Amino acid sequence: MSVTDQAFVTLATNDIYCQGALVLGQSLRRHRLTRKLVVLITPQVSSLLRVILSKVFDEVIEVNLIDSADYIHLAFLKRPELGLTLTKLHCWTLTHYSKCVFLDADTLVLSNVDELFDRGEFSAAPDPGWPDCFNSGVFVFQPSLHTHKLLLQHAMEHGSFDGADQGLLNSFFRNWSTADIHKHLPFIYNLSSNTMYTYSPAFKQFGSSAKVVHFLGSTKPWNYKYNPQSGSVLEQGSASSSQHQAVFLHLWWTIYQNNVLPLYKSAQAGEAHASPGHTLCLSDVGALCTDSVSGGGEPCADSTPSAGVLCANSPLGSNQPAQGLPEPTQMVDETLSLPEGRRSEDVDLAVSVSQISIEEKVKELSPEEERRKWEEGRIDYMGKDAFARIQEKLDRFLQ
Ligand SMILES: O=c1ccn([C@@H]2O[C@H](COP(=O)(O)OP(=O)(O)O[C@H]3O[C@H](CO)[C@@H](O)[C@H](O)[C@H]3O)[C@@H](O)[C@H]2O)c(=O)[nH]1
Ligand SMILES: [Mn+2]
Repeated sequence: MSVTDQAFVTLATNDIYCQGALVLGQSLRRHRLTRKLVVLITPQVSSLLRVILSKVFDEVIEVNLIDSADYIHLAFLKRPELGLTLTKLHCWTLTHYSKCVFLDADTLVLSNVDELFDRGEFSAAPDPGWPDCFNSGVFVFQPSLHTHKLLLQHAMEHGSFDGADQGLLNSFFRNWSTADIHKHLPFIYNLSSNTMYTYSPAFKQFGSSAKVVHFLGSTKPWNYKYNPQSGSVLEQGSASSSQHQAVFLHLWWTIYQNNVLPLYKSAQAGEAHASPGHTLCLSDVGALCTDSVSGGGEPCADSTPSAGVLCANSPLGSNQPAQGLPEPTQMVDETLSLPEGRRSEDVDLAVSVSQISIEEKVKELSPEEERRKWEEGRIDYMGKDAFARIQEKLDRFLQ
């Protein structure tokens, strides 16, 4: 049964978070999707990512705070730190849906969660850090311009006690923890992947019924690297994962490899026929390597990974080729990387036999590009265009 006036909604304000949104969207599609899929984006999202998102999501909706109604504009100018927060609140403007479930772009759905639509506004699961507050990574809401306006007014008048949407939503829906137990979603609908170990017997007892995992916190799945051959997630810098978290990270990366990477390939090849949810099959790295080695188009002479590829599969931390196999000389990383033309615009997506990594590109804009961004209203309030930075520049100039 398909319900067209209800939707799962997520948000991605840049190409990096788009990677999370894509994995989330594909994870929802894996479990008998009966609702629409919507992603809210902001102007920063590149055109390539928009094309790719449109293959997974039924609707890719750009929200632009600056162009919105006056009351948003005002709130935004007075309280630039509320920028991202206000973006999430845009989900209340999706009034062509009667009810929606919002999911952060860093969540992953493990099974069908249609029963969430039986709940009313405002339903959410407790925050693991302060269970009298809800976590705003998964919530059920009812789009309404009236509610949206009240939320923005609330933001303007009271700000947010954590400077972000979770604080704001908790003070707006402040009787959540006491008024109606039906609005308390069970923790399995928003299982924080990195904090559950504080009560490990509970995780042992209930963890297997988890339905939505949330990679809450500063280290996201896309901050790790992945070895597609061994299926291991490589730790990055100080990031380390425990055993349970590793299972979810592995799942995230498997979906990324099998259901997201192929979309890049087809988008780059201009294969516009892919309908939402349709994924082209490029799940084996062998195909990736063949394609880039041959320049594309040529079928793989041997679709099973060559000895060289198998060598690249050696366990992490070991650079030794596997016993009895030749040195992986012909299979060095650069031959297997996605060709230049297959790179996303604002993310550095490096795909090789032994490693997939997603990194943010640090782009230096030319002064003309900077000016155009300003004129288009794409102002980096939190970063280099923040008032404090501008003040610094003025001070330097005046000295
Ligand atoms: O640069 C960004 C940052 C965030 N988001 C979106 O906003 C969500 C929330 O940000 P996230 O980095 O996931 O925050 P959390 O680590 O989950 O931290 C908590 O705190 C946030 C701020 O209150 C809440 O939004 C989260 O739901 C809550 O779990 C993301 O999932 C995205 O959908 C972007 O699109 N771009
Ligand atoms: Mn989150």
